Amino acid sequence: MIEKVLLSGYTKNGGKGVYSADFNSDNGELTTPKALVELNGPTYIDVTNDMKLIALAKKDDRGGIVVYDISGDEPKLLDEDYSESTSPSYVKFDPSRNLIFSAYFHLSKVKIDHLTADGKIEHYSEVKFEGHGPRVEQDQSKPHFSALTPDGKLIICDYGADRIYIYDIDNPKEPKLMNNYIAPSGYAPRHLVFHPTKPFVYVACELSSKVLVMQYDAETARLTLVDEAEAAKDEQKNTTAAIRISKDGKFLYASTRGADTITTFSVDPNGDRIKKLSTTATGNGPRDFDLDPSEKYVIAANQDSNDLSILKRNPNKGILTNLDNNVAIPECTCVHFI
Ligand SMILES: O=C1O[C@H](COP(=O)(O)O)[C@@H](O)[C@H](O)[C@H]1O
Repeated sequence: MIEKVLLSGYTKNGGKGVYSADFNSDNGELTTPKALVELNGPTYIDVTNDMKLIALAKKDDRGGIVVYDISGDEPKLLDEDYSESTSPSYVKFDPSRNLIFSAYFHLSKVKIDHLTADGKIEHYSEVKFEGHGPRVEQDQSKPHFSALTPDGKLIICDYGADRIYIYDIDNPKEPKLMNNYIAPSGYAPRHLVFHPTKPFVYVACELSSKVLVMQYDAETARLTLVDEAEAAKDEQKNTTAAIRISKDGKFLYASTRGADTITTFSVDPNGDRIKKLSTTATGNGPRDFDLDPSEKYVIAANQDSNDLSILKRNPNKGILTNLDNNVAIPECTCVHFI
């Protein structure tokens, strides 16, 4: 089966922006990534069901988001909004309400925009944050991630202030804060993933290299810490980055830069406990990774070794094996199967 994968990242050292490649999930082979849309620093992207690419990007000394139609032979620019002093660090599309959430790590805020049917960006609202944490990197609020809870609330990881915020966005022009979870001091919650069926969420904490397991109460939007495990040793060089869960909810994966590994955890059938099973070496700086749609493989974006690792996944045991057939791509930070 041939699966299309988009890859994007920095453009400081040879990277061109957003690339596309074909992945063969029968044999684990990936074609050489080809530049699809040339942009300045699209470190994160999302794609709508009708094949609109949403990317964060910079232009001159401004930053924001852009929308391209990538359904045809040639990508077509639909809209761009470079109204901020720098780009966000993360973008997520909400297909049920056509909303775009962008987390401005460097500007301590998350913006909510509406994507019109013809691909125009319509600004709705923004939420601003304050605070800081004990570590030198946590000098101010730094929202690193914004996405949806399974019941459609906006959830935000604030790396700088050790917080996780949950907003009611029934009226996305006026988000209402429902809960504000205080993570352990200095952990720097970066990204999170929900269990596919159980009310639990797993949070990758960049500066402690820990994974937190939290129960999510949809009624009150309350998060309760129920378990914690180590993705890698809590050492200065280690920064845990991306987190994914298998569709059956049995295995959880977290990447750590510095250690340069993806750690596999088994998830208890209730979803409330995780257990480290193994760590698998990647290339240098695995900032992002994803399971391919067949879940037989994982592709990791090694930002610092300028390549992708392809890992074979055992669907029953969850364990990953690095196939040692890396594919070159400069400064890649995002892997997105479509
Ligand atoms: O994961 C990380 O992300 C932040 C934000 O990235 P940016 O490209 O938007 O600045 C980055 O500053 C940090 O070094 C990195 O570990």
